[in-house]
Amino acid sequence: MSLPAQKTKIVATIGPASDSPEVLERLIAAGLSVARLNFSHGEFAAHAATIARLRAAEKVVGRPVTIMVDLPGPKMRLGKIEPEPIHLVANDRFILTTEQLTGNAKRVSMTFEDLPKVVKPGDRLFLNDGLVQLVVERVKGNDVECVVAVGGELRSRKGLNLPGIKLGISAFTARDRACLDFALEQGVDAVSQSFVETAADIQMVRQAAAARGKQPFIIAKIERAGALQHIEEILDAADGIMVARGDLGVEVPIQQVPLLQKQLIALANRAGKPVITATQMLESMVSSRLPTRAEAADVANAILDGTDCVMLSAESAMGRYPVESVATLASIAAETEARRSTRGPAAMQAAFPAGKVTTAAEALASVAHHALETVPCAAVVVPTQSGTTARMISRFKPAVWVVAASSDPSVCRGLAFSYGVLAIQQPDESTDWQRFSVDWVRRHQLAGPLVMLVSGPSKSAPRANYDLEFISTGERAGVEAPL
Ligand SMILES: Nc1ncnc2c1ncn2[C@@H]1O[C@H](COP(=O)(O)OP(=O)(O)OP(=O)(O)O)[C@@H](O)[C@H]1O
Ligand SMILES: CC(=O)C(=O)O
Ligand SMILES: [K+]
Ligand SMILES: [Mg+2]
Repeated sequence: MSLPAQKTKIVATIGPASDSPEVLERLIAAGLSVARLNFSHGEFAAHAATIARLRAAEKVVGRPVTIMVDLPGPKMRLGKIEPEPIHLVANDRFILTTEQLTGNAKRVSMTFEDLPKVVKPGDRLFLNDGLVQLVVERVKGNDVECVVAVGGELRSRKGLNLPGIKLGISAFTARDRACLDFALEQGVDAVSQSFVETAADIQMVRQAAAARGKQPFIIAKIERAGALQHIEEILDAADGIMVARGDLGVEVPIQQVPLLQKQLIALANRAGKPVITATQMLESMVSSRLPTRAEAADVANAILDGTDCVMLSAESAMGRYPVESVATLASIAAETEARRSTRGPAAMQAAFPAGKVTTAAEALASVAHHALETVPCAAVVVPTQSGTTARMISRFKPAVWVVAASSDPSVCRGLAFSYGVLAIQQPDESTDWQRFSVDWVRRHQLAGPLVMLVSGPSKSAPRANYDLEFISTGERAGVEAPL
């Protein structure tokens, strides 16, 4: 399979519209890097079948796909509604109850037992990402009686937000633990934790996985106001973050979301951790073959901000055009990348004036980045144990591929989230890296007289120097020739 035309990584939620072998293969061929399984929906058995089909599809297409399970977190959801959808009309009465029942247009159950205890008359409740709004009139036993403030359509399992109300529960719930156990048994590569508020929420996920002997790549979903206060510690604890604009746009005023997105991307870039921009990127493509101009601009702007990944939700999970949606992201990304500044995202330019690096990996990445501006390299090859050096280079969004070679398959799977990084599983001790670099560039027929090899200490050579070499890609490797 040839190299993708875009370096931005594409994450797509797999659901009823996309879980057949045929569609999965087409998604991968169109540029999918990470398949997201939302464990807030669907049965374990169905997810297990999807995972098996994804593993088969990546082999058929010949491109790896990282599988990320999105844990439900403490998101409050409506129970079952039948028949659905129901339509709520402004000023109507509507009851949320903690009793188990099949919901209708008057009364629907809620997954959060304590709801009647934490709300009071006058509180505003947001349903379905804020599309429907209720105001609490009175609490009576298990029932929260409301008046519809903003009407609209509701379906089973839609979310409920109570911005600013303390729920007294941690992000990693008992249900999340069960989902995590199942996901790890299935051998998934990554998990995303919803409604993270502090670093401790991520540490709980990491410890629970470690207790099972697993080290998944862990993404912290930033979708709650409290997370913004603890963003530095969350970035430190997590392997990457997601700007989860769906809930974020209800939990904080929606007009703050665009600049928060830019700030979160800049902070993640600076920390050398990948960032996913998510939700409604191509929302109109749920039912339309083409995106709106505003959506095309949103995708391009997220890329210019410095996002590593763009994500599809309903577009690929339940929309009419899942493959077209991935192809649309891919083509907007390829076009935007070709014209972006070679100096990297603006926030990175400002963050790293000369001499501000603090670690050896950062220093090496900074030198690599500056060298790429003047030296015509076909690619950058980085033998890497943990993936850190590759991620440090990736955050400058270089114009050429960063080939990260690691002996650890889980490190390779984690690098699927990083912009412009292609991970290859390769043993360190037995590899001649100069030869490997030249072979890789030739095999992919990439233009450029040189390939950059960036190396540092490794398990087999713990005392090796940090090093940056330029290797000729010409037939007469090692012989001085004009560039
Ligand atoms: N595995 C699945 N089975 C059935 N429907 C699904 C599945 N995954 C997603 N969907 C449908 O696609 C919609 C969009 O997916 P998405 O992952 O954005 O869910 P969400 O509930 O809106 O958000 P989140 O849980 O991320 O806050 C869901 O609301 C659901 O209707
Ligand atoms: C993806 C997600 O959870 C959100 O946007 O809220
Ligand atoms: K979820
Ligand atoms: Mg969410």
